[in-house]
Amino acid sequence: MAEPTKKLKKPDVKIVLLGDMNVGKTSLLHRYTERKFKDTVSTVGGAFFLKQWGPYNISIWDTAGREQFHGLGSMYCRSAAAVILTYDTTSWQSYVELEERFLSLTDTANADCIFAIVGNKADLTDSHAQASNPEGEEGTEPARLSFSSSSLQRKQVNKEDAMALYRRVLHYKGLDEKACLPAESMCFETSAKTGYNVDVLFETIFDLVVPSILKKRNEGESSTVDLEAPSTAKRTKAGCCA
Ligand SMILES: Nc1nc2c(ncn2[C@@H]2O[C@H](COP(=O)(O)OP(=O)(O)OP(=O)(O)O)[C@@H](O)[C@H]2O)c(=O)[nH]1
Ligand SMILES: [Mg+2]
Repeated sequence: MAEPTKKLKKPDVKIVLLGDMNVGKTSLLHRYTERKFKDTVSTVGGAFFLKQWGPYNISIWDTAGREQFHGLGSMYCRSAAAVILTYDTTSWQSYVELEERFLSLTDTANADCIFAIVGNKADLTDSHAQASNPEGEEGTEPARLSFSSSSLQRKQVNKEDAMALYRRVLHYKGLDEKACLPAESMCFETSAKTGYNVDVLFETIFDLVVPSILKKRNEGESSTVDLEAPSTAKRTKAGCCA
């Protein structure tokens, strides 16, 4: 006999990748979801990936960095629980653009939206990132990466710059730095090419948005219709008033 149809899973929460064209947003998402670095074409509009994280469904939105799609950005950010502001560590301009062009798009995000600042392409500037070999990767063992120090490029944006931007983002949002997640833990340098720090980035954010999901559920705003959701959800973090 046929099993009862399981209803479609609905995202519990939304995470958005923002940043200039060519910084590697799509590549980061590919690396995380497909464990690969593969050719990309510049994103048109936006696309999302649904990630199951424990009993929760998280949508990760990849947006287009190209100026012509700029108008769509605030739509993608609507009700976002986390925004990943991405720059290219070899491009100062991509860092500047985050504040000049992308930050205002986050006005439509949740009031308690979490921000991460991500400097991608660390493999181009950092020998450690070049040699990184994420677990379970096929075809990316260090021997095949065959980089030499001569392939390193000048790093244009340092972690300190990223941390300074993080503080300015909090200021822009009218948030008290002391009450927010610290800059050191919310600024990441990554390489979609080698996988360096990519899992850490996404999974840190997944853990951080769980309270936002639980809060939403407690407020009864929306509940998923996922028939598979186990009853052992991490409710301990919710501080719910059972
Ligand atoms: N060396 C290196 N190259 C990267 C890395 N990430 C992305 N790239 C390259 O950078 C280029 C742009 O990558 P995408 O992922 O398409 O960039 P994007 O931010 O999605 O760009 P838009 O969709 O136009 O906004 C591609 O040629 C990638 O192969 C990385 O970590 N290291
Ligand atoms: Mg893209």
